[in-house]
Amino acid sequence: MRIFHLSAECYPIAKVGGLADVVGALPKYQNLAGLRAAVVMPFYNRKFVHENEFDTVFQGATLLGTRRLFFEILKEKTDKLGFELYLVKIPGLLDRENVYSYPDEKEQFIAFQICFLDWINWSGQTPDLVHCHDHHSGLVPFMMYHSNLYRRLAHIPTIFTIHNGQYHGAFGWEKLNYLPEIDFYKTGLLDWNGGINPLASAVKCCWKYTTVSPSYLQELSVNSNGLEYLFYVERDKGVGIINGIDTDVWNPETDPMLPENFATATVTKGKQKNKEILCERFALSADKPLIAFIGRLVSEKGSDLLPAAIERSIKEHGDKVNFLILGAGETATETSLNLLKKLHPQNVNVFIGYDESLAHLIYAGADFLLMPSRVEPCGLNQMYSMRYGTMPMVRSTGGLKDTVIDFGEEGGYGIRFEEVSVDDICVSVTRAVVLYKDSRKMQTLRKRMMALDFSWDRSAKEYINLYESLIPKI
Ligand SMILES: Nc1ncnc2c1ncn2[C@@H]1O[C@H](COP(=O)(O)OP(=O)(O)O[C@H]2O[C@H](CO)[C@@H](O)[C@H](O)[C@H]2O)[C@@H](O)[C@H]1O
Repeated sequence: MRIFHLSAECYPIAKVGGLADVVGALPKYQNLAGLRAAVVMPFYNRKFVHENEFDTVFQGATLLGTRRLFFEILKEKTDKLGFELYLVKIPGLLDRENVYSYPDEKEQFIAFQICFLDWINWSGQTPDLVHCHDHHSGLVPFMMYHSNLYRRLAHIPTIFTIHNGQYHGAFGWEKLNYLPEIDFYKTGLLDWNGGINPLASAVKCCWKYTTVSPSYLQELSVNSNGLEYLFYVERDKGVGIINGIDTDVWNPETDPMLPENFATATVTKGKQKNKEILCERFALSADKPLIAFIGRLVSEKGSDLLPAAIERSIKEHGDKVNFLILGAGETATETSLNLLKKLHPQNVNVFIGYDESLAHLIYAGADFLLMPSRVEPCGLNQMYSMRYGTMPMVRSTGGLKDTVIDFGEEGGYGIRFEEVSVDDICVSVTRAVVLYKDSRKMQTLRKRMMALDFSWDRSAKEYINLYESLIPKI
């Protein structure tokens, strides 16, 4: 079965968030299960492309409105990532360093999708299925089924996976001429709320859409940034499949980014050593419970509540708890966190920025990982933290609800709270501080969470079953 995954991000080539982790792992596990799954993504001028060799497998020219674009499809020579990797390179448009936030971002991603379709169309390829991820590849189903240019591809099933339903990639009708010729009466399939909405169009046109957890599938029809009614109407097309984690990359026994590797049997000693190194780096005491946060500092993640919740927790518990934050995002939150660090240097430290190896060290060295998310389609951080024996403190939403059981319940191992509020965060901090004193119980719970299986094997199979249900049997 030949599958193309289309994505703006893929680990380790270019990562901004969890999308990269999933697209860098799922195809690998699908290939191990006997598929031929490849990843197609834009070319970014980054370390990976300079350190690896590529073949040019296709060269073409296409139109973006009246602009003629020359493009190349590059293939990584060795398939060393466990899947074939193809990069769409367009000089002047897709050859820059960053993944997002350029003023012509819409043009970049529309061109990416057109070049992919041109390539498979003109090179005569007929994949069994095309799997699109998030709005950056959301126009592919529409173009495959409704653009006269790609009629040859119109019978191929498409799946669209929603990693984040808050972002739609919408733009105005003035850019309609960027798309290859279509029948005018079909433009309603692109529309939502008076504009072209790639996420909405993908949900309307794909054969099936998936969400990255079953709970998130339910939540989209009550919270999806304006698409609630669409998700309600299209609910029969949706399937919730929880993400896995790449257990080769996220393995405390072998992780090269950890100063001290450890296994379940050595978790207490191993974590303590990592904690000491982490605390020394951030001038915090390793004797207190360390509560960490890793992620984008955006309202979706509830990070705007962190400054007030930390401030109040420090007042409530005096000197008995420490906090460490790694992330970047909204300026107001960054500023408040930096201020907090100045006010309480003994109890709080903050690293504003993106640092992959520091994230690994925090998963290994912290005692608790706080995720007060307003919206969490799946969440990978809680699974990474559990694999590293760090207890997640999560708000009951989306994938957090599907993966974390409160330690107060039978067989539980985490801390859960209901509301996105300073009050609820502070109550969970109190529970963490009290639990931390009971080192025996902490040890038992750490071992319990480390024994959980969040590997991709199960979820990769669920995707394969879904593919098989769509691909016509000959
Ligand atoms: N400053 C920083 N430095 C280093 N590493 C950092 C970092 N900020 C974030 N990360 C890393 O980025 C990843 C974030 O993954 P998430 O699943 O939490 O979030 P994201 O919201 O990006 O993904 C969306 O897609 C994923 C995948 O489907 C869903 O799990 C999720 O719910 C959805 O919002 C983790 O690997 C984390 O360690």
